[in-house]
Amino acid sequence: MTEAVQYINGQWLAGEGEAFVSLDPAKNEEIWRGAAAGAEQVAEAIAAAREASVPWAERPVEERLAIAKRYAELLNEHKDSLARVIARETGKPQWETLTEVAAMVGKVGISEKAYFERTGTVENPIPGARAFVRHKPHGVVAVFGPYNFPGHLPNGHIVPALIAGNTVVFKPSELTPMVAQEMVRLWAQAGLPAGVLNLVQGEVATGKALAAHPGLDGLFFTGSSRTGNLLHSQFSGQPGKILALEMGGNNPLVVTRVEDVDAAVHTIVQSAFITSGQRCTCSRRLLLPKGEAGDRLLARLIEVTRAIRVGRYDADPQPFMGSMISEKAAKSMVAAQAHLLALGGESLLMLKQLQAGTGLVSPGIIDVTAIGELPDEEYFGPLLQVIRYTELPEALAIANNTRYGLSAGLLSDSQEDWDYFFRRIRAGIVNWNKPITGASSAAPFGGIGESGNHRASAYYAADYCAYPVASVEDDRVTMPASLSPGLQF
Ligand SMILES: NC(=O)C1=CN([C@@H]2O[C@H](COP(=O)(O)OP(=O)(O)OC[C@H]3O[C@@H](n4cnc5c(N)ncnc54)[C@H](O)[C@@H]3O)[C@@H](O)[C@H]2O)C=CC1
Ligand SMILES: O=C(O)CCC(=O)N[C@@H](CCC(=O)O)C(=O)O
Repeated sequence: MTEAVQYINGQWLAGEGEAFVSLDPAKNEEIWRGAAAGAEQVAEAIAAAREASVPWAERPVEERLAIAKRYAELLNEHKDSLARVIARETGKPQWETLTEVAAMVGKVGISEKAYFERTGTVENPIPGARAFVRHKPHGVVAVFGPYNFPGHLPNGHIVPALIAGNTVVFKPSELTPMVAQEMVRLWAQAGLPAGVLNLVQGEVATGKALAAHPGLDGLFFTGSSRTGNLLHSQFSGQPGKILALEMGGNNPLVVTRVEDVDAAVHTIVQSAFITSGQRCTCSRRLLLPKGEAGDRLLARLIEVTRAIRVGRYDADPQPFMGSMISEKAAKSMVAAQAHLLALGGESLLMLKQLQAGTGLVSPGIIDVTAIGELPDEEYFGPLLQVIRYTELPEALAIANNTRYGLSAGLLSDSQEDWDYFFRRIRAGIVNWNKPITGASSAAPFGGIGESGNHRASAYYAADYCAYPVASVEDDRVTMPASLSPGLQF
């Protein structure tokens, strides 16, 4: 195994750990093969990041920004090829992966603005001195990425971390190593000095070696609540290290009174089935009023969902839903549906694996109103659970009955309902008559409960990439106008 898939101290190196492969989940083909970074290589990456840390932090921010902007230009120049790599490795349709690359490009300008606005320098005049608030980078940080946005989401940590002057060791999802490699190649091409960004590829063992290394000053994670919780336990008792966790959700979408049924159905479909349901913001639970209006909307939702085109990422015409990340993920959704049916759910549209060996599945809708103890689980795929309710307060109680709190939405023509909903709902992203997916990078992005640890990302990522330093300064040391009692000069 000689493939140079690790990037440590400016060198592409072969891994020294276990071999692993990446599959095209829509075609069931191996598209990448490499060996994981061993624990020693992880340590070398951290040592390289440490070595590069002070020179990088001491460069003027304008120089760091110039490299980030060159990286954004390169992303733009390579947008078609990068979008194709993301599509091949994740199964997401190409129309969608092009939007992922566009978000990666946009991240640089947004992070520049956030850096100066949220962590810039402020001078406050005070009598006989000057008071400053400035910000400094933490040092060496690890970035962990998920598979569903293998470019955009780690990029959302890496870009602000580097602009703020941190150095980074990046551990991508083992399901998307090729995307990570392409990203890091573009950073290197943009002129990033050796050691500033290091890539350690591998499965869980590599992640564990990185997260457990005492040389880290911080860890920025986007992924499942299960892993995030493990990291949280692992970091307990280490208050000096910054930990930013972006995790899953069991996101509710509540419908009250809507005139335009098709518009509501479109918003539900965009919320529940985009990216084959593999967004942390996707709606998992749809709360519909009992009665004729709810029945009508549900019937139309089933009709439209049944007609959703599912297919390969490169199909022409393009599908709305591509493959899930793997056959394993597809089968886990079939199993989740079977579990909910066994608990008393009623299938309204069966989620089905469409082709053996692939992650291609059709979207499913299941009425779970009759289930007494509905599992509070994030089923990370295109399965929408419908719950019928009578009054809005009941819907709010159901919506908030989750350990998570990432995104939530209301579809309603009533301002009064929205005011009530906004006051009561507990989530970090709360939308009205808009999809609950597709959050803006120009806003904070994070959730409460088990969805995060109050370190919102996107626009607020600047906050966890630097710490504030308060200073009171004068050019010379001088005697005060009056002395404290008991002092004599
Ligand atoms: N809140 C947010 O911003 C987002 C959250 N997600 C969540 O991510 C999940 C899907 O992504 P996955 O890749 O399956 O997440 P995951 O938690 O399985 O993996 C994320 C990363 O952690 C690493 N890892 C796994 N176990 C580890 C361990 N014990 N120690 C150290 N590292 C470990 C993986 O190798 C990978 O690099 C969903 O639950 C989704 O809701 C996804 C996107 C956005
Ligand atoms: O991080 C940002 O720049 C904004 C957050 C974002 O892009 N969210 C996306 C994807 C998150 C996910 O569900 O995996 C979204 O809200 O659709």
